[in-house]
Amino acid sequence: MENPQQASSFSSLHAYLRALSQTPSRLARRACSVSTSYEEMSQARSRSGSDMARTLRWPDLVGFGLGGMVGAGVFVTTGHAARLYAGPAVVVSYAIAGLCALLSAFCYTEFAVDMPVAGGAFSYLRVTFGEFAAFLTGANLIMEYVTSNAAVARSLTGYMGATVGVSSTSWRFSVGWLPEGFNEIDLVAVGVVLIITLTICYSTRDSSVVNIVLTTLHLSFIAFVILIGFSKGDWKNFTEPADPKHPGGFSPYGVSGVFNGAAMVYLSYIGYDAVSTMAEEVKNPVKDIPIGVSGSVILVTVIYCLMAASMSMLMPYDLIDVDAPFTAAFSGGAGRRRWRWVSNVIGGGASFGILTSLMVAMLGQARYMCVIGRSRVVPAWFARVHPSTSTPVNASAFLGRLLTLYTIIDHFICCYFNSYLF
Ligand SMILES: NC(=[NH2+])NCCC[C@H](N)C(=O)O
Repeated sequence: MENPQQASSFSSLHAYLRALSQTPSRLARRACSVSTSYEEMSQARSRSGSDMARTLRWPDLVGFGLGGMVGAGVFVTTGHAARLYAGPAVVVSYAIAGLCALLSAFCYTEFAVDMPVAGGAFSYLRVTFGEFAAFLTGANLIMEYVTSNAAVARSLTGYMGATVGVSSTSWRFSVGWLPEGFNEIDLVAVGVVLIITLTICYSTRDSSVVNIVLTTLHLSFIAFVILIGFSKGDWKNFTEPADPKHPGGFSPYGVSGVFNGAAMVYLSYIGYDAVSTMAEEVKNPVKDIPIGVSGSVILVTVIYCLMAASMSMLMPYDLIDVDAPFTAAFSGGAGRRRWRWVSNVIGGGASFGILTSLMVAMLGQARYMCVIGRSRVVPAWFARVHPSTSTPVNASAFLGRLLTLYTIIDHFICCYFNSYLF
């Protein structure tokens, strides 16, 4: 463990150069040095100046879990997994992926209850495997959050366009002097990222209220899709393909198909880890965190299984449109034209989902950065918690601006992510 009296390496240029010249010896000394839960919760935490406010209860955490996990992913991966791998047994794929997410959520829960600090996986690794493992994980997490958030923000424009029946290209404009492939400016995405940044800097409690409202709206869209699926669908689609030459039965590609499907739909569960970064802001960690983290994964598993079942009932698996499974299930096919408006409904639901998963991920990334700042791996400036808002404003605002930049220029990477993820 580093000496707490020692000045930060970032306090002056001189200190930085001295630290740089000591890199080999510092690395050897610190790479495997572990801190303790007590140090993380006292000494390290005091480097933030003020404390984060303990304003959240378990309903807020369940809201963050649902909001963070249920985005647009389920509207896309369900089709891929059902058509290409699992067939109607995609329901089982969702259950398996949910179980895996739950086991991981139990680990997060146990750590977060034992050590309710904002650093999530970064802090847990610091007390188990030491600073180097924590640094590698923290750096990867921040990169993963910022790049995937930029892709998620840009995908919002497409879904909002679908909601009102307008092509999203009309909401983007090209800047002539920027290189081709990097010149598509997405103003909607940039505006949304800035508004969310302001909200999370202003108050965690108010962010939770916004998240609960948007998540409730999103879930009502999802409930609607499930109900329509169950009322208009046909049970025989669970076992009979449209083309008798295709493999039939509930699980046409066997056990391996079901597990491949589970690997594909796991994306839809990403987001629960961000909830554990709120541990420092909950009123009663011992009760609120287990219900919040594990409870939200259980709820999401049930919702996803019902959605997968509803889609499997709507049409035979071999007719599913891989790119827009739910929209096509409702609006495609002869005699179903009257359901075309459902694609607007799905666009609306997905838009709310994208907003909440973006907000939860942005809350999470700021808390990771704040705690990395406390460890002095990055300047302690990132660790500052504002005395009046009780939020990590420096980390939130810095990553918000970085994300804005990515969202503006990273058309190429975002397109890649979008095609890969969504
Ligand atoms: N903001 C993010 N990085 N979100 C990634 C999470 C994706 C989310 N589970 C979904 O299915 O849409």
